[in-house]
Amino acid sequence: MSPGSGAVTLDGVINVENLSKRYGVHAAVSDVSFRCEPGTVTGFLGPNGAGKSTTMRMICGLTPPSSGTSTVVGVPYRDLPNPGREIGVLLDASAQHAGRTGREVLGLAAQVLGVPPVRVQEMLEHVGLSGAAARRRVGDYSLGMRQRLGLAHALIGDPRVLILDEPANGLDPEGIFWMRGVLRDFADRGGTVLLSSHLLREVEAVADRLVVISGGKIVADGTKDELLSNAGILVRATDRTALLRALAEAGLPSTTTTDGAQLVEGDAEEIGRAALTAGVVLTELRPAETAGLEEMFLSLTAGEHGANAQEVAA
Ligand SMILES: Nc1ncnc2c1ncn2[C@@H]1O[C@H](COP(=O)(O)OP(=O)(O)OP(=O)(O)O)[C@@H](O)[C@H]1O
Repeated sequence: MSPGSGAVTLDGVINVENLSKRYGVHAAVSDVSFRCEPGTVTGFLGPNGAGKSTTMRMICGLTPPSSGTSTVVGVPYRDLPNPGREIGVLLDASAQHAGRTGREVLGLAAQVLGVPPVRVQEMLEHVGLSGAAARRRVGDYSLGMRQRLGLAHALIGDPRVLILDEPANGLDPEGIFWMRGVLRDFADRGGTVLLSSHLLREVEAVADRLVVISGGKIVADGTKDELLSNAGILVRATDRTALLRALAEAGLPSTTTTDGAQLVEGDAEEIGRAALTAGVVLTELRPAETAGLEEMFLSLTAGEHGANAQEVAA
């Protein structure tokens, strides 16, 4: 039974162990390990070229790894007799046959997977493509409509696990909000979701757990709360120069955020005392939260992908 059937199962784990992929001398993915549990949404975050798609393609048996293993629902993807009934995959929304209508694409998938034809109309309605949209050729769809169709295609087999590569690409803000709701609901009914994005804001509202990849390597992995607890304290003062001096004198390391606040390693009381001692007037003193996550991603994904890393937090 799957989330779509209303019952909760606990065996929909995605397990990735030491996956690596080399293209010639180029290491696209290096020693990547993580685990996704039923009932959770895992956001797989990283700038363009970080290795997200390659990792997901390896999990789905489309790219052979140079080393390492991955299993979904306990077995390698390629060993599943009818994978679409266990795992819904959306890796490339443009991969659907451009000459077929949305309804035909789903009709064919229903036949291949052996699910009742009634699922086609259900899925079209679920993703907002019923009516005239279902009769249009996929070649005439916008990218957002293709993503919706791709999600319907991933869901039609009533799977326990969803693996989605950049599913929000091409969706408008309302579409992104809608997709979050679909994924949250899927996970809340016991499903496992792994979705990638290069934009923190796209996934942070829906993900329970974040796995951050940069330059082919995992640079952070934890729940949002775990990652936030390392995110520091955000501080502003009327006199920034005096604040910097006070922090330095108190031995509290800090960095300047993109909007001019100081992100400080230390607790709020220590920082408040340092400011009081130096006679600095604070205008803000709070856990960094989202701002801290953004700064953390920027610093974690900087370096060889520095230019692209800016996009992660955009
Ligand atoms: N078939 C291939 N042959 C050679 N290099 C490849 C191949 N596929 C991917 N790469 C390289 O591997 C690295 C990781 O690419 P990948 O597509 O996995 O990144 P990504 O995080 O999904 O980024 P994007 O969001 O831009 O797709 C990149 O440097 C890319 O150029």
